[in-house]
Amino acid sequence: MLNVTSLSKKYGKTRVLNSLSFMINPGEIVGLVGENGAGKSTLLNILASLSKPTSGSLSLHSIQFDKNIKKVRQMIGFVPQEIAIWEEFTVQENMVFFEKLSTVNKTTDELQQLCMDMNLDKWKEPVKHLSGGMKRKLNMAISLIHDPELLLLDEPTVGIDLKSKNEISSYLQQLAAEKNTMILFTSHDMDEIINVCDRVLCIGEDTFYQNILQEAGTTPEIF
Ligand SMILES: Nc1ncnc2c1ncn2[C@@H]1O[C@H](COP(=O)(O)OP(=O)(O)OP(=O)(O)O)[C@@H](O)[C@H]1O
Repeated sequence: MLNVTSLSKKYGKTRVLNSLSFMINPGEIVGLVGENGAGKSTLLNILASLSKPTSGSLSLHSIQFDKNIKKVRQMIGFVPQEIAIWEEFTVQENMVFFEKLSTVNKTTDELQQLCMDMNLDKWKEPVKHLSGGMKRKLNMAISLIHDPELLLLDEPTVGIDLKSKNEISSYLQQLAAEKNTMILFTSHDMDEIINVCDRVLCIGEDTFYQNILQEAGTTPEIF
């Protein structure tokens, strides 16, 4: 379980996150929504342990982030908005490269299967020949190499076609159901949020998303 307690973040004198408390249970998919600048990426960066909160505490499966950050990092997969893969390498070379950097050993077949699970069948293709949606799928496959317990995704489906979007959504649901992975993802697509998520967290001042969700019969947790 991920436990977030009274989490706040300030940049200088500007408060971005104000005393957030929530938890995510194993197997749950949680959406994170809010207007531009509401603090979604800030929150994901803190959960990915790339940035520190100003105050508050975080634990993953009862391990406090500030007590054993190395152990916590091994349990987290993070897909940031920017795609971070080697353009000149093939899909296979990228997967093998990131497997070597990870803490687990996976066979080439297992790595290829991870890509196939997402319908990414361009194993021998250089990344520079892939479409934006395929690159996003590869970025996601890389984040799953070490079998993370908590998967954090910053707008994983932005700018990709409906078919790829649906494939990624189905894959996330399968991952949560079969591997009990905790998933937190941001999206501005409320249909996707409503269809995929078990729960939704709403942050920021604007009630726009909150109203859309409520009209669609989803009750978000508001911060
Ligand atoms: N390193 C930083 N230093 C100062 N201010 C920052 C920093 N990073 C983010 N901010 C500010 O914090 C606020 C929240 O930014 P953040 O990127 O977390 O929002 P977001 O909800 O992810 O937005 P978007 O939907 O546009 O991606 C913004 O006002 C932003 O300008």
